[in-house]
Amino acid sequence: MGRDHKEHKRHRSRSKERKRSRSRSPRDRRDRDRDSRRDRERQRDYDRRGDDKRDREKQRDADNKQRQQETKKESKSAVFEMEESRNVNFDDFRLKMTFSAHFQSIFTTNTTTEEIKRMSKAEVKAYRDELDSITVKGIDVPKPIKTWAQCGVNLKMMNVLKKYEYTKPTSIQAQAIPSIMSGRDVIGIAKTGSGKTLAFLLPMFRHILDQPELEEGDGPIAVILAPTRELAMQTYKEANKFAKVLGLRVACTYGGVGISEQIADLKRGAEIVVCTPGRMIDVLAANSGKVTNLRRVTYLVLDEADRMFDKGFEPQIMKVVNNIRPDKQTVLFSATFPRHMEALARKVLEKPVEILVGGKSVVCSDVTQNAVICEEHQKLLKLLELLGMYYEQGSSIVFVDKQEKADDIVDQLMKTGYNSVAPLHGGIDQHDRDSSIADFKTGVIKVLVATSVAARGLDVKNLILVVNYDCPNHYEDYVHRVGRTGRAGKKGYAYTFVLPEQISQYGSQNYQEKMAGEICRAFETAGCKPPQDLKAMFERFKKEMAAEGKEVKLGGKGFEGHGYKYDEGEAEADANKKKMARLVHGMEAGGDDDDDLDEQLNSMIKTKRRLVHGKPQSDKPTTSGNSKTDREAEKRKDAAKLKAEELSSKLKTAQNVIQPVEKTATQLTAEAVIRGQDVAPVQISAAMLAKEKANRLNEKLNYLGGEAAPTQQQEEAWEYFEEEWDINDFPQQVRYKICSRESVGHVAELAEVGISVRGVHVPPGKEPKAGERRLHLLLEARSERNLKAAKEEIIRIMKEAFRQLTAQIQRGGTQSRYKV
Ligand SMILES: Nc1ncnc2c1ncn2[C@@H]1O[C@H](COP(=O)(O)OP(=O)(O)OP(=O)(O)O)[C@@H](O)[C@H]1O
Repeated sequence: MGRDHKEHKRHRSRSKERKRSRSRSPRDRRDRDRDSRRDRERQRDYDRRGDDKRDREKQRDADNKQRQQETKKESKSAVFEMEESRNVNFDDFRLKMTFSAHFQSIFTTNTTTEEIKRMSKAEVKAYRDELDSITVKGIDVPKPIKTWAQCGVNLKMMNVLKKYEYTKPTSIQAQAIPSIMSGRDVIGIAKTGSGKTLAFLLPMFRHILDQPELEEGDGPIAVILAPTRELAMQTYKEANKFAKVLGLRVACTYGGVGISEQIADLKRGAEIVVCTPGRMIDVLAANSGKVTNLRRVTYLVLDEADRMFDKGFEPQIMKVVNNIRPDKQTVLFSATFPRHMEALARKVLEKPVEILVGGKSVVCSDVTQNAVICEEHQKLLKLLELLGMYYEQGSSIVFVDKQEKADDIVDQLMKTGYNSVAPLHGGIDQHDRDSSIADFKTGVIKVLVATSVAARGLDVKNLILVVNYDCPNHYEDYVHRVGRTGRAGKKGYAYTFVLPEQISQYGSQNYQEKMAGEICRAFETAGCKPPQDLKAMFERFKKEMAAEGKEVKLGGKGFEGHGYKYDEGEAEADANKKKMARLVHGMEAGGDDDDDLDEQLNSMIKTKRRLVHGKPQSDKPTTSGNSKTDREAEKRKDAAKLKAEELSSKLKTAQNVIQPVEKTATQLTAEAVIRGQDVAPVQISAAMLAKEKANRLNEKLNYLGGEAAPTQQQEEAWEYFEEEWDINDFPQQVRYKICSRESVGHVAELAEVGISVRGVHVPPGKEPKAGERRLHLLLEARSERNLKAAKEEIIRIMKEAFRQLTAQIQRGGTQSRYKV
C-alpha cells in the first residue's frame, strides 16, 4: 500500500510535469502569443478609439466655435437683410388672399347663415347687447354669429369643439370670428378668460386651409406673437388640439431654452408658428435666414398686444410686421388696451374692425374682488387664512413683486405644511418654469407663488383663488392678475393686500395709495362697491395732494404706475420714457441725425443749477471704484451701517417705531457716521418726519431746499456753479456707461469740473426711499463754460452707449430688450 501510494504520487507529479511541459509546447506558446497579441491590439484599438474620440471632441468644439462665429456674423447680416427687405415687392408672389372670397361662398351657401343675414339692424343691436354689451367700430362690421355652424367650421373642427365642450361661441368669439373671417384686420378687447384665444384660432385654421399647401423651403402661413413664453406655450397647445386633426403643423419658439430643437421644427415645415418676438427674430436671422422666412405669412396675431408694446418689443414687432406681405391680415387681442397704445396699433393694422366686449380693461364679473389693508408682517397670516378657506376648493396663485419673495413665501408655506407649492419667476430656468406650469395645470402643484410673469394669459381650469400679496403697481396688471380666476364662466375669488397709509406715508410705498384708487375703480367698473376703508384711504390721499396743488387722475395712462397724472414731474417722466423708447427705436432704424440726437438727449437730462459762494467741496471726480480712499470710505460706511443698525434696533425696542421710520433712523445715523460726526441718539420727531416729507416734495418739484446751500461763508471770494443732472431714467446700459469711473474721470479732466455720482437708481413708477435720492451727477464748475463742455462730453458718451444698445437690439434676442 505504502509502495503503491508512493508510486501514485510519482505518477501524479510526472503527469503534472507533463502538463507543464505541454503548456510550454510551441503550439501553446503560439496560442499564448496570439492571445497577448490580440490583447495588445485590443488595447491599441481602445487607445486609438480614445484618441479618435478626443480628436473628434476637439474637432467638434472647434467646429462649434466656428459655427457660432459664423452664425453671429450671419445673424447680423440677416437682420440687416431683413431691414433692407422692407420694400420687398410681394406682388410677384404666387399667393392671393383667397380666404375672404372663400368665406363669402360658405356664408351664402350655408343655410343657417340665412338666419344671420335676415337679422335687422335693431335685432343685431339687441343681440350685441345680449352678448355682454358688445360695441363695434369700423365700416360694414359683420353681424355676430350664434352657433359654430354659422362660421363654417368643418366636421373635424366641430368634433374638437364638441370634445372640449365648447358648446357655443362666447361673446367675443361670436363677433370676432365672422369679422376675421371676412378678411378684415381686427382689434378684439374682451375680459380675461372670455375665450379670445379660440376667437383668433378658429378663423386662422380656416384661413390656412384655404391657402396652397406648404412647399419645400416655405415658412409659416400664420404667426402668433405672444409677450411671455408661458403664454406662447399655452397657445401652442390650444392650437395643436385642432391642428392635429386638420393635418397642420404648429411650431413654438420662445427664449430661455435651446434654439436647435425649435429650428429643427421650423425646418421640417410648420403652417403655424407661435412665438415670443425676440426669439422669432433670432430664428429668422439664424443660418442666414435659411431656417424659416415670412414670405408665406398672410395671417398675423398679436396676442396681449399692449403688454408686448409695453415690454419694449415694438422694434421686434415692427421688424416682423415690415417683413410680411402688406396685404396680410392682422388681428390684435387683449383684455386691456390703454389709450396710448392705440397709436402703436394703428401702425400695424389696416382699417381694423374694433370689437369691445363689456368695457375696456374691466375685471370679469365672475371674479369676486376683495381688498385687505394690512401691514407687511400680517400678510403671511392672512395668506394662510385664505389658503385655509380655499385650498380644498381648487388651485391658488399668489402674486408678489420680487423673485426672492416668491422663493421665501414658498419656503414659509412648506414649513406650514403646504407641500404642493412652487415658485414661478424670471429667475427660474425655463425648463423648470415649463414643468411648474404643467404641474400647476394638472393640479400636482396647487399653489403657485409668482411674479407678474404669470399675470397674462395663464389659463388653469380650477384656479379658484388669486392673492395679490404685493399690490400690483398699475391698473392693467391688476386686471390681468385677478383675471387668472373666474374664467370661462366659473366663479373665482381675488384678494389684494394693500399696505396701510401710515406706512406709505413714511416709506417708499406711496404708489399703493394711488393703487387704492385704481382698485376702487376696478371694483366700480365691474359693478361692485369698493371697500369703505380703501376708498377712504384714497380720498385722504387725494385731499393731501390737492393741498399741495396736485390733481390725482385715475386711469388712462396704463403701465408702470402712470395710471395717475398728479403733477408735472410725473408727466415729464412719462414723456421722457416715451422719448427714450422713440430714441432707441429711431436710432435702430437709423433715422436720427446727430444734431437731432444731441437735442433729444439734452432735453432728457433734468438739470438743477445754483450759484454757490465758497470753495467747491470736490476738486476731483468721485464715483464708486476701488481706490484706497474709496475702500476706506467703504469701510467707514460698513462700520457706520453696523453701528446705525445697532442703534436703530435699540430705538425700535425703546420707542416701538414702525419699520420705515426705523429705516430712516438707520440711514440718518449711517450718514452721520460717514460724515465723521458723533452719533447722537436719533430722535424721531414729528419735525424730522415733516422735514423728510418736505425733502421728498422738493425732490418732486425739482427744487433744491435751503438746507443744501453752504452754511460756511468763510470763503466769500469763491464762487462756483453746482449743477445736478438727473440720469435716473436712462436705460441701464446708458447709466452704467455714464457712471463708470472711466467716463467720470475723463469728463472731469476734459472739462475741468468736479463730478460725482450721487443717489441710487429708483425703478420707474417707484419713489425714492426715505433719505435716498434719485441717481444723478453732481457737477461743480468754476464757470458756465466748463459746465457746457462737461455736458457736451457726457452727451457724446451717452450717444455711444445708446448706439451700443441699439446695435444689441438689432441683433435681436432677449438681451435686446431695453429697460427704460
Ligand atoms: N366657446 C367656449 N365655450 C366654453 N369654454 C371656452 C370657449 N372658448 C374658450 N373656452 C375656454 O375658456 C377659457 C379661457 O379662454 P382663453 O384662455 O382663450 O381666455 P382669454 O380671453 O384669452 O383670457 P386672458 O385674457 O386671460 O388671456 C379656456 O379654458 C378655454 O378653453
